[in-house]
Amino acid sequence: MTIEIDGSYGEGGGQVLRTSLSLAAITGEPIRITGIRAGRKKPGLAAQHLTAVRAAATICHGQLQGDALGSTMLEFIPGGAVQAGTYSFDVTEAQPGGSAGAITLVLQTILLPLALAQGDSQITLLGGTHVIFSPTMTYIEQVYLPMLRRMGITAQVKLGAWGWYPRGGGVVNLQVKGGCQLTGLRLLERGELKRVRGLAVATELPAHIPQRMASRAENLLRAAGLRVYVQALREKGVAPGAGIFLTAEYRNSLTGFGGFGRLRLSSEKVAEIACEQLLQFHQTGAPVDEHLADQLLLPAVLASGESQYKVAEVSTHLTTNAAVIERFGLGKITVHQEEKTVAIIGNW
Ligand SMILES: Nc1ncnc2c1ncn2[C@@H]1O[C@H](COP(=O)(O)OP(=O)(O)OP(=O)(O)O)[C@@H](O)[C@H]1O
Repeated sequence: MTIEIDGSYGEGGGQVLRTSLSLAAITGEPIRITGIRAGRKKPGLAAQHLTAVRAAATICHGQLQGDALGSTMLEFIPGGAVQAGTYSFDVTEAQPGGSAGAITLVLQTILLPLALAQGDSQITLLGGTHVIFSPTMTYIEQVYLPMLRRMGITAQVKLGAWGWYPRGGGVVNLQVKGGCQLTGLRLLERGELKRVRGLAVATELPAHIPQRMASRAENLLRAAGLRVYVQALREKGVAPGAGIFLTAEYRNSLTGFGGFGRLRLSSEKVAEIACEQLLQFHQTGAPVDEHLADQLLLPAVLASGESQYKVAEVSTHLTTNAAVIERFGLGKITVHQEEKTVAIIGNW
């Protein structure tokens, strides 16, 4: 029986779609989503979403209806078990002329289906690698994948080229080990901060930009008593772009924040934006940042054993994702708003 998903629910953003795609591919259940991204200024499928749709269908030989840019309705009938293999997905195929659609979000859509499939996979992803309002590839590499490794997922990413808004042009190679056995995660205490490591990067821009971002971030974080080292990097790229990406390593957990360069924003200000977010998180004492909080739900519900974690903030992304996952009847997710904890018991 087709599972009906209301894309306008809660956040009403792309995540409702991506979570539904992953779970349909994993369970083999057909889905029908209406009101896709109804909560956004420009509703319907954008390049990143359409690429995720096609990627999910490709790995399980699924059938699609409504897979077009701007579409607010999608039907997806998985064609059988997910097939490990060699794949390539490019957001510019969804949007001719180029797009900085976040390939990290395409990656998150297919990662679990491929990790649970039999056999290993190699995937090339082309598009935006460091795009605001989505996990950056640095976050995927230094935060998301290491946290998932603790739950039994083995995957690596290699950044081949940086892809910024608006041109994209980034390249990432992803390797996923199949046949994983997922185990639950218990993360209520983060432990002391070991260090903050950062990457200040610019493509096709002068070397003083990453250097200024790096030294501003180091000064600010050291003044706050944190142990920090930021590497300044100048890289080649298809277009100019700059940003700083900070990863905080606590004894029991990881988190990451970024700042993006843009015209008329000083390098120092970009660094300050990233540092402010990190210091704000540091003060909460929580082990799991607001973003990882919603991203951990999917592996947790598919794991054997209970998961429980404490989050810095209960976002609507978290509660929306919990509701979407529960539509598939895969387990029970309880979000305690006051204690800021999440408990997940899967039955898959
Ligand atoms: N700075 C960040 N670091 C890590 N993850 C992030 C960050 N910003 C956003 N995310 C994650 O990116 C995802 C964004 O989901 P969202 O539903 O907003 O969809 P979208 O497809 O990006 O686009 P739209 O919001 O336009 O529909 C969420 O999982 C969120 O936690």
